[in-house]
Amino acid sequence: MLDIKTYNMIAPEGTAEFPADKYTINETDKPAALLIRSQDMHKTRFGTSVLAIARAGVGVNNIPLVEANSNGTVVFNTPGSNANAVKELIVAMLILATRPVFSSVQWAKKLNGADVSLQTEKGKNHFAGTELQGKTIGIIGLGSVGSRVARATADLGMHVIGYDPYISVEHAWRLSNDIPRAKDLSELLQKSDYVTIHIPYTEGNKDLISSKELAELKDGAILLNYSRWGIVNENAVIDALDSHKIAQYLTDFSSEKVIKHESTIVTPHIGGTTLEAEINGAIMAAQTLKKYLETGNIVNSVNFPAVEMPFDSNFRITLIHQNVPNMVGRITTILAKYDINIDNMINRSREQIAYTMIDTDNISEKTFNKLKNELIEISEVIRVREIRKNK
Ligand SMILES: NC(=O)C1=CN([C@@H]2O[C@H](COP(=O)(O)OP(=O)(O)OC[C@H]3O[C@@H](n4cnc5c(N)ncnc54)[C@H](O)[C@@H]3O)[C@@H](O)[C@H]2O)C=CC1
Ligand SMILES: O=C(O)C(=O)COP(=O)(O)O
Repeated sequence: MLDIKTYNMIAPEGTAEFPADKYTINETDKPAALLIRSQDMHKTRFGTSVLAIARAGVGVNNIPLVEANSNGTVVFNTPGSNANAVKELIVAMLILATRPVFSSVQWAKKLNGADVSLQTEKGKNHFAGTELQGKTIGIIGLGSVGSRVARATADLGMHVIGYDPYISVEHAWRLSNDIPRAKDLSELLQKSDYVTIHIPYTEGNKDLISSKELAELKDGAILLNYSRWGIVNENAVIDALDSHKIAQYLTDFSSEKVIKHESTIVTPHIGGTTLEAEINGAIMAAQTLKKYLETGNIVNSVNFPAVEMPFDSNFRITLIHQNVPNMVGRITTILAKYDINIDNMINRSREQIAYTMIDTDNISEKTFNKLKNELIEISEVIRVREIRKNK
């Protein structure tokens, strides 16, 4: 039995992917894997029993990847699972930034009497808004969310300009040829009435939008951050609002200062919080974990290489090791000592980490344990695992 520990609200459709004859959920203190959302794993220790962590969602800045690597823990996310949910919220927030929906509703709620309809007709002049059509929106990051926001806002009649120097081939294909790309961030900032950010939080993206970048925006521009706290420098954005350099800041990431400011609209990190996105993410994360636990194959990992090999033999040995020369030679030399005949083998690497899978015929538990002890003695080997077919 393998135990899966969950954190946060994981849709039951996800945990239902783990059959009860092979898995338990939240039953031991030595789980084989974790299924999480935004749980801060920098503060939540995970032990060496944890073979994998699946993040139902996209951002993985809540997971210590260096520690995961040295522990031999594969970290997965679920690309695109909640992108439509974020896109729809962005459309809503753009409209809320432009039309006085909240204030007009609050005003109308207070009306009394038989002539409320007359009162609304008289009062509506106080609630004139502006339109999105014809305005320019700059989209920083053209991945799963950004590319969808580009399409949706172009459909609203906005002029769209994008910036993503690291765009993947897959996302570039999804993006319409009509969407012009800024040559650099400055060009995007200078041309946009609205700027929306859809990039991961990384060391390199910390404070990407700070005083210098805010100064480049058009006067009265509107900034949206549905990516992460820390990508926009909070003090700089408050200064830009106070000086009326920018008109509004809309964000999913709060602090008291930001919430209390009169020119902000703060949502409580609900970008990916729809029934559909939660189910998508939980199922995708669970399926990815199951695949890894049952076959060793790796898809959608953020710290390990993608590795897939059909599991046609009876026994599979997986090794996580440092990416240094001659590891395969050293590993196969030890296997040869045990007279193990290799049916199939794959070795892939990503930065400092490498992963090797070796398929062979059944090996007894006793022989495998001896073999494992010898393999783990190679100082660069981090983890050795056995997978028996259909177990
Ligand atoms: N508010 C919420 O609930 C949610 C927030 N997010 C946040 O949004 C981020 C983006 O999500 P996805 O689009 O699904 O991820 P994605 O990985 O599909 O796309 C991110 C894009 O950002 C680009 N990028 C990275 N650094 C950049 C930079 N400095 N300038 C311009 N482009 C840059 C990458 O090349 C990539 O194309 C996530 O990492 C997460 O932090 C995602 C989903 C829900
Ligand atoms: O997918 C992401 O990056 C998100 O920010 C969504 O976070 P959540 O799963 O709603 O806690």
